[in-house]
Amino acid sequence: MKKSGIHIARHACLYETEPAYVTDQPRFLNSAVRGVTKLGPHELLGVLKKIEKDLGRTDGIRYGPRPIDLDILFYGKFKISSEILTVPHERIWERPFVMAPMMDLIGSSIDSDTVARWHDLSVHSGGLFESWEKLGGESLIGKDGLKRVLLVGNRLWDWSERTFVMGILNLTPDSFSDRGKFQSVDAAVSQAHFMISEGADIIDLGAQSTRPMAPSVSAEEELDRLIPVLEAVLKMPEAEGKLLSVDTFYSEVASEGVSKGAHLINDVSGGQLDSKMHSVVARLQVPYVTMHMRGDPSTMQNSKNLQYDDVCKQVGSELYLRARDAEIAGIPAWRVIIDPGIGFSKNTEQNLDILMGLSTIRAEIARKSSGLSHAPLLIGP
Ligand SMILES: Nc1ncnc2c1ncn2[C@@H]1O[C@H](COP(=O)(O)OP(=O)(O)OP(=O)(O)O)[C@@H](O)[C@H]1O
Ligand SMILES: Nc1nc2c(c(=O)[nH]1)N=C(CO)CN2
Repeated sequence: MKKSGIHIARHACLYETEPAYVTDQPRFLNSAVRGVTKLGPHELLGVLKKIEKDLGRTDGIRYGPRPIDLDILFYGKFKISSEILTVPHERIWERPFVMAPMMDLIGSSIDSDTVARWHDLSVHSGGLFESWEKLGGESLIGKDGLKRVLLVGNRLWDWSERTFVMGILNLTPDSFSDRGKFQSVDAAVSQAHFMISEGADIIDLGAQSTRPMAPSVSAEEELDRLIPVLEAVLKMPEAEGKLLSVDTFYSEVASEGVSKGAHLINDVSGGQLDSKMHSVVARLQVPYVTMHMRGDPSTMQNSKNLQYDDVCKQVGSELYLRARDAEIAGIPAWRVIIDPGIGFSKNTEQNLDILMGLSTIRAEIARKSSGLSHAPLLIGP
């Protein structure tokens, strides 16, 4: 898209949807993006048609299977009606698979003239909110016809099915939870066996302790600790179908970890400790856990970083900014997992407030982006 002069600024979630119109065909993946372009509307249509063609779209049956279908839903504040282009797209209102991602792109409050205009252009007097509610709204999500999914490797993961468990495997000599017991590859592998037998869905490999005041470790040293264990765990037959994440704030470790087979990156710094992290993860095209922390592990518990007026609201708005930075660097919202960071820049009372206030955190994010507010949430000590 960028090469064609279309700069994507916002992404919706990714939806696996039941086929509409022609029902006897495989499921679709649907999403929506919001972007900026200097292309006029008809030029944009031409560019989208070319991208469709380059991705293998050929003339097939109307509403039948296709590798890609790019439609223009809105174009700024304009209403367009020509022989080859109608904007807003005529069938937005009848399609849950369009309305659901559309709603992700706008916040729960109308915060710009353009979005106000989109509401005005809706066929319902109550704007897009009413159109979405008329179709069924949020109650449609998670049912068979419309599921939010995360693309991991070549699998579609419906994280809303149940709670998934992440087992933490610390490969550090100075971890305070397991005191460096798993530094040898054999010991780490047997702990991974144990965690899987106990029901872990994700194994998180961390080669740097992030406890308060832990001495920092270089990317090289992290890689020396991580890679042999990562390779060994990936070879375990029981690890088949499980996800392996790498806990790091170094882009170099993220890049090497994914090239060796890790499925996702877990970054406690939310991209704040390595300026290349977001762009590297964007290129790797893997899910990215962005966590809330202020400062770094050596400063996160100082009194300034523990200062909150309303911890849930502030964690929500600061986490939104981290996810937003990631999105601007090219990590789409549909690959972001959010983590409020229990124990990171929080005291005991604040940790408890967060545990009780997860819906406030999501609501705070939703004020800016419904898409990001629906991201899967990772939580743990
Ligand atoms: N807003 C729009 N976005 C994309 N195409 C549009 C739009 N309005 C009109 N068209 C016209 O519709 C024609 C058919 O589009 P397309 O091949 O995407 O159809 P479809 O995928 O079968 O159906 P739909 O677009 O309803 O999902 C395009 O060649 C284009 O000229
Ligand atoms: N679920 C779903 N069904 C469809 C879709 C689509 O994008 N998603 N597109 C169609 C042709 O435009 C026909 N049917």
